[in-house]
Amino acid sequence: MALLEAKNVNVVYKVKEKEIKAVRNVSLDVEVQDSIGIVGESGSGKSTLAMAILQLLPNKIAKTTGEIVFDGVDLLKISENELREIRWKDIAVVFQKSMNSLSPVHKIGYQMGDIYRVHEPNATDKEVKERVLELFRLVNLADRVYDLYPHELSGGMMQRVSIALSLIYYPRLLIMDEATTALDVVTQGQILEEIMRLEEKLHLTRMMITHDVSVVSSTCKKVAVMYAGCLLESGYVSDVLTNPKHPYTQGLLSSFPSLTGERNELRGIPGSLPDLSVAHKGCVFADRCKKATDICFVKEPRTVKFPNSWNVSCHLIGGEDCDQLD
Ligand SMILES: Nc1ncnc2c1ncn2[C@@H]1O[C@H](COP(=O)(O)OP(=O)(O)OP(=O)(O)O)[C@@H](O)[C@H]1O
Repeated sequence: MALLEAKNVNVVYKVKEKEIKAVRNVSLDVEVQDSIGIVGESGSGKSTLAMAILQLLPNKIAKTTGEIVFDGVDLLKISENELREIRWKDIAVVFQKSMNSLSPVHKIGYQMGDIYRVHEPNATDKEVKERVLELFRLVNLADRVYDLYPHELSGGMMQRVSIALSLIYYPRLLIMDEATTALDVVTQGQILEEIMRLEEKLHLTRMMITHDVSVVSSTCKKVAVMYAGCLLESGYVSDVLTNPKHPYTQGLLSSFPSLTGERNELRGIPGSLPDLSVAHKGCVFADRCKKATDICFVKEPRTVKFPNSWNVSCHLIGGEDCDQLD
């Protein structure tokens, strides 16, 4: 059984008179100990999907429908109290600037201890400190960080503290939303390597939200490609990023330096994301797709399933009316 199953998830933001369809009909399975990268350009709905999984979107501005089943429980059907039990303990998240939520006037160790006590109210001071230091070691932080204030940390140390905090209850699913994007490549590489080691040790399942395909290719087993709120292609990194089937994935990959070291010309994808508040017909990518044919503008593509959990939503791939693209 999958640890997380998203079925036909839709998220609509209500802004003034407009309805922005930020996530559209997304279905995705995440198995235990998977590491899955959610990639796509800015505004494609990656963070919204993560926030929907965590049920952190305020009801007033966003409506989520479909099913988000975590360990057999549909997160859209349970109470806020039940969700609070699951968040952090079972599903934790690290954002790009998670540290901003810490108080600037208290030392790191003290604040982490406080957070640990939320679910472990009976822990002694000694146990709490031991747990915090154990987490520091897991993410390669020196013990002295315990007595530092947030402003005394470098960017890399801050993100390590954020990751340590997210792991405080040893969650089963860790969502990293651009968690290392702002760091220099060396620090980013070190932290990602540590995360991969932790995964083995703690049997973590990781969902990694990023616009950086190379991060996914080097740290994830699976990948899901989003565009304008839709999931266009998903499967194993070794399939999807080596031999992409969807024209959007192909375009995304040719906008990045080669993952295998060959020197290829970099090409962007001309055009921009469609207006998500306007109803569209056909495939969301059709307007920018060099290979689009008539059907792409009038009919929404269905998801075509290939062996090895490889799913592609494109009329041109094994679709009813067209030939294979590749
Ligand atoms: N609070 C909000 N209110 C209204 N619209 C929003 C809100 N948050 C996001 N959106 C819209 O939803 C769409 C998806 O945004 P989202 O942040 O999920 O994309 P993303 O792929 O994570 O982008 P980025 O990489 O830039 O964070 C965008 O059109 C965005 O403008």
